[in-house]
Amino acid sequence: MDPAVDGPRQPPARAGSRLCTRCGERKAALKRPKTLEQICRECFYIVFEDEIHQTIVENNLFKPGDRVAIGASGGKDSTVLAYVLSELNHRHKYCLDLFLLSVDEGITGYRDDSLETVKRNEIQYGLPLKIISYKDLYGWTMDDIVKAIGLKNNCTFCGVFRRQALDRGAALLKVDKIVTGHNADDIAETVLLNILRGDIARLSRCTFITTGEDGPIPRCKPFKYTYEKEIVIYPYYAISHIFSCIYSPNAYRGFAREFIKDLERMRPRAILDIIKSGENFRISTTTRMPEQGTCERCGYISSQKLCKACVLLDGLNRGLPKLGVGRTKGVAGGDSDCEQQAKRPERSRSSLQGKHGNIDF
Ligand SMILES: Nc1ncnc2c1ncn2[C@@H]1O[C@H](COP(=O)(O)OP(=O)(O)OP(=O)(O)O)[C@@H](O)[C@H]1O
Repeated sequence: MDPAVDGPRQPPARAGSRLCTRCGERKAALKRPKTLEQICRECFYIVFEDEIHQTIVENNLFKPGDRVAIGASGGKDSTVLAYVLSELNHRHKYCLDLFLLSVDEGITGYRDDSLETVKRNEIQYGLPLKIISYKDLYGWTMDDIVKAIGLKNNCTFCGVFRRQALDRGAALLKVDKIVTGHNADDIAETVLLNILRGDIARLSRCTFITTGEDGPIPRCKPFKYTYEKEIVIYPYYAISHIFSCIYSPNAYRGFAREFIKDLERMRPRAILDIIKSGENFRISTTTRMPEQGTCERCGYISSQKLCKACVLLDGLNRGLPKLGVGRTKGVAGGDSDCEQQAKRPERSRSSLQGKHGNIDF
């Protein structure tokens, strides 16, 4: 990776002067967040990449010849994913055709900057890039939408539109799969949120490593078991700037995230435990689940006559932007508010802005 991108970052937590517990030869350079092992940098890279390779192999995420679009936001997760996946593809001969797929939501001062990172990655990693914009797809940028609806509910639009935009971009690229940079922390947060909301439909699928096999294009999460803290350490010398969306507020998801971070501090395994709990939930057979159909207007998957994106778009075009915002029972992608997207309020002021994110595939 190119060491000279974007500016300084915090160094990873230092280990003492002990030897690496893996190789027993080099000095330990860091304490691995997931296991608290004291290891050297070389062993950290090896174990980090090997675990992702194991996840890919054990879950049969790909087959030789697959065309795979990497959802590339320019943020740390998807940037590391693009790099690691292209490395593993060469090293282990997955025989994948990889592409970068970016959605330009039209957020001045955020996405325009992060897309510059993706454009650099296109060159650095030699992966073809496709950018698809809300403006072209829907006639609205997020800047326009925020002007119409304000900050409070804008994440609902962004999450619903992005999900569909990724599918549409993937269809243009004729790929077999989309991969995203959702990590173990994201998944644990989503398990908790779905419990807190009583959203059984989402709870039952939010821990799946591959989703949407009944939809247009399956999506998978190779970082399902990868800790965010390790994703941050991994490219220490390579990817330096973390982009934060200027529109996403400090909402409900942020509290789930803080809670998980507190648990992780006391017991690093907590993240994996929450994911495991989510995986082991069994939905009662008497619980009514939404039935999947297609939108009458655009043909996209929907459990209602019109998909959520069409309902939201209708509201915007009719000058009634609040139409369709809020929880609509059974509506596909019907997030009740910004929480599903607004993430990562940290304690420091600089990171109080959350980020986009919709893990509901
Ligand atoms: N604008 C976008 N274009 C393409 N893919 C996206 C976009 N936004 C998000 N994604 C995909 O969804 C994943 C989760 O997005 P989220 O907004 O939660 O950010 P994140 O967890 O901080 O990830 P990242 O650091 O990659 O932005 C990303 O890793 C990426 O794969």
